[in-house]
Amino acid sequence: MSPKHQTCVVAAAIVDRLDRPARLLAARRTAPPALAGQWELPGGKTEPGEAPADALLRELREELGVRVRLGAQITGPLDGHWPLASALTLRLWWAEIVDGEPMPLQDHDQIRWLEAGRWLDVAWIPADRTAVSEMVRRAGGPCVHR
Ligand SMILES: Nc1nc2c([nH]c(=O)n2[C@H]2C[C@H](O)[C@@H](COP(=O)(O)OP(=O)(O)OP(=O)(O)O)O2)c(=O)[nH]1
Repeated sequence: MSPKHQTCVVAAAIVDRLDRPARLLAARRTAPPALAGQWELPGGKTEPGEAPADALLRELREELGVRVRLGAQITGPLDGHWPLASALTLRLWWAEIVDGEPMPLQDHDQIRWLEAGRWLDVAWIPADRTAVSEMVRRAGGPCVHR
């Protein structure tokens, strides 16, 4: 692996509409045991030489069977990234599905659309709960758009 390559975790806040998000897609992990049963924003790790946005499009195709359009990045406190429990960090983008119906094909056993005002209603992985709380706060309160 080139010394320049750094694995990064990329994930998407998939919403019904980028211009007026109301519903947010959460996915329940099946592995590893420490994270199984907890909910996350779908995504995965970049591969060597792969651009982060390309990795995210690939992961969403593989895991959920959808093609998405990426919106703005949702910046976190570490140079724009969000801290994870591991040594890795997470980069997060808004996204909207442009093709396909999301299904838990790989790595997840359930997906759920969270309605406006209920984005914190699942047992998120702690790092994701922090990010989703901040998304709600930036959107101006618990309701987002109804
Ligand atoms: N995909 C994703 N991973 C997250 C989130 N929050 C969080 O802590 N993680 C952690 C869980 C995993 O330890 C790591 C991502 O690994 P992954 O298992 O999804 O990656 P991957 O699909 O590329 O699979 P692999 O190469 O590890 O087999 O980051 C999140 O919102 N989305």
